[in-house]
Amino acid sequence: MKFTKMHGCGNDYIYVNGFREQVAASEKPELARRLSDRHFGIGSDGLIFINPSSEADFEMEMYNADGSRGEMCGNGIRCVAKYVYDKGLTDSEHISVVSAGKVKYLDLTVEKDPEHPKERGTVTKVRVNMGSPILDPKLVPVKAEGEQAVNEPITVDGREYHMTCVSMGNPHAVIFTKGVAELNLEQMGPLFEHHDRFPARTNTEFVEILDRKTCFMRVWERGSGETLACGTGCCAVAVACVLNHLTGNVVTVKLPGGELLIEWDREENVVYMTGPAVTVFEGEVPEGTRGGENV
Ligand SMILES: N[C@H](CCC[C@H](N)C(=O)O)C(=O)O
Repeated sequence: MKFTKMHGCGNDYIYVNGFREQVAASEKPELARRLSDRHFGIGSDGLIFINPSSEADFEMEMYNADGSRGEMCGNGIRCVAKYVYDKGLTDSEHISVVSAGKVKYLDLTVEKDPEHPKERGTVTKVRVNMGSPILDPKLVPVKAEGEQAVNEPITVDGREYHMTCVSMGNPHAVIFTKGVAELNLEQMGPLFEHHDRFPARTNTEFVEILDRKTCFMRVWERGSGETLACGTGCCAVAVACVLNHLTGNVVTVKLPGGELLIEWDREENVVYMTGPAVTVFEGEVPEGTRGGENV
C-alpha cells in the first residue's frame, strides 16, 4: 500500500489514495493504529483516505491515531487539497471535499518553482470555508439582551474550569487560561477527553489571548493526544474568542507547530481557515505486514 506523509503546522497524517488502494472498511481502524504508532509504525496523528465521491470532487475519510473516526479535520483537508492537485487528480484551484457527509469548499494557492517555470506548480497554502460553527443553544443561554453566557463550568480533577463548547462538525471544548505553554496536557487532556460531560469524548483547546487579533493555543485531541496543531480546533477557538469578547472576528491562532489565520464572517456565519500544507515523504507499506507486526 502506497502512502504519502503530509502535515499542516506539524499536525501529521498518513494519506492513502483510495482511488487505487483497496482496504476493507473493517481493517481501517486497526491499520490507523498500527501505522500511526511512532515507534512500531510510520508515525503520525492518524490516517486519511482520499476517496472518490458523488457529492463532492473528493471524499476525505479520517481516522485518529487510536483508530477512532474524526468527522472533520482542518489540517487534513488542506493536505488533501495539496495531494489531489500536486498529483494531478485535479487541475482546478477551487475544489470541494466531503467528510462525514459535510461538503467543504477550498481555494488553493499554487506556486511555481521559479527555476522550472514550465513545470506544474504545487500547492503551498489553502483557504477553506469550514462552514458554520454549531453552538448548542442549551450551552449558549442569553443572559441579557446582546450578552451571551458561553462559559459552562466543568469540574476536572477537583478543579473548576470554564469552557466554551463549539462544534465544527467535531466537538471542541475551549478553555481560556494563563500559562498555556507550561500546562501538563498529558495529565489534564485525558481527564477532559473522557469526562462524563462528553459521551462521544472531546477535543480540548487551552488558549491564552495575546492581543485583540492573536492567541496561543495547545490542543489535546480526542483519539490522538497532544498534537502540534488542530485546524478545526483553531476555528472553534476563534469563535470562542469572539463570543467571549476577547478578539475581533479575524484571529491568528499561534500553535506549537505554526499558525493559522481564522476569519469568522458573522454575516454569512461561516468560518474561513487559511494555512499551509506540506508533503514530507512517500513510501510503501509491504503487502501482508500492513506496517508493524509488533504493535
Ligand atoms: N487535527 C484535526 C482534527 C482531528 C479531530 C479529531 N481528533 C476528532 O475530532 O476526533 C484538525 O486539524 O482539525
